[in-house]
Amino acid sequence: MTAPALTVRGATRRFGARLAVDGVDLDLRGGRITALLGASGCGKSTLLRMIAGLEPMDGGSIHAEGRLLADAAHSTPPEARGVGLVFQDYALFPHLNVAGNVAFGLKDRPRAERLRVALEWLETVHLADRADAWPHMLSGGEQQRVALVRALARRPHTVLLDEPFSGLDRHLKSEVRQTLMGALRAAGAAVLMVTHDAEEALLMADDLALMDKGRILQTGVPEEAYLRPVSPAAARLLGEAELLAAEVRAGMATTAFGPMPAPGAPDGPAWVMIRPGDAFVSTEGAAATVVDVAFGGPFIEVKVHAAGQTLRLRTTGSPPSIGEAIRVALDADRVRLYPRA
Ligand SMILES: Nc1ncnc2c1ncn2[C@@H]1O[C@H](COP(=O)(O)OP(=O)(O)OP(=O)(O)O)[C@@H](O)[C@H]1O
Repeated sequence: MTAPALTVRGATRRFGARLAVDGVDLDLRGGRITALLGASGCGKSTLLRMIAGLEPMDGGSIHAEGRLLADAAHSTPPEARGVGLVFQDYALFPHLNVAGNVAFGLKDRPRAERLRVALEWLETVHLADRADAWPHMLSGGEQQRVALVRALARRPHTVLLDEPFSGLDRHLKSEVRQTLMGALRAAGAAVLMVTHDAEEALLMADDLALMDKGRILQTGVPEEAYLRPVSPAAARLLGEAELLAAEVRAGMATTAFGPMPAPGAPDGPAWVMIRPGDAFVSTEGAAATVVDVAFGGPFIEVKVHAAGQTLRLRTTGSPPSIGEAIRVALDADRVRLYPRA
């Protein structure tokens, strides 16, 4: 793998007694999109702002391309970091037209060249024909695309995106996402995208960093993080996850919904983490009672009860009735086991 374009080591930021960012390590690589995923208030924006140079560091360091950008004693000004930042609200200059916005960061070049380069960048996001428009004449998705190429035109080694799609409706989101990803990959910069949307992170990212209470819980490719979360907290960040109490003995975990293999797990209390698709109705399964049924569009969500525990599972076809006795099995290849204190 290529050397990181930007490295964060031990990044720490305190607000009074509160540790908003608590010893974070992160590597960002050129041409790869890293999604920083975490719940509201976990410290994502503060970390992003530290990398951008908008927030001081209380501890740790940030290096890019072999040079120190910041530590507790030193801070390179934001404009000298080679880091581009795209805000949630696009923040286009209202007094400049679209081409002027993109050309803004190219001040060191002759005027004609600035315009030519701006048009080339606008082409990459299919907006060259709107070069003369004013920002207020554009849709949210178009403004977001202009904001991105304005950042990319300066050829940053790293681009930071703060919730880039949160202002867009669902239909626009996937369209803008495709265009933006194409432009980002073509630019070859390292990208860090902050989001609290698990689906967006899974769909867009080459690498994921899961953040909780100021710390990075796990980094890795999306599939690995989704299928093998390091903890229940990491599992929950990536989608619905239920915990069932279990007892492990001699490599078998016993749950209210039947036994499952637990090779190598120590004897004692454990949690079994189950995603909605990992439990299913099966004639071979454990006896359970249906306590709730909900229509979910492509699936039916069924809540079942057994030995004092409840579990949600998904099924298709005709829905069972409340009170009905059914049998439920767990997909042993997909469920995960964690120690229970
Ligand atoms: N300038 C500040 N002064 C005091 N506390 C702050 C400041 N900025 C952030 N915090 C606190 O630090 C913590 C982390 O905030 P941050 O904005 O980084 O979280 P976040 O994960 O980006 O949340 P969101 O997704 O809601 O934007 C929060 O508890 C927040 O209240």
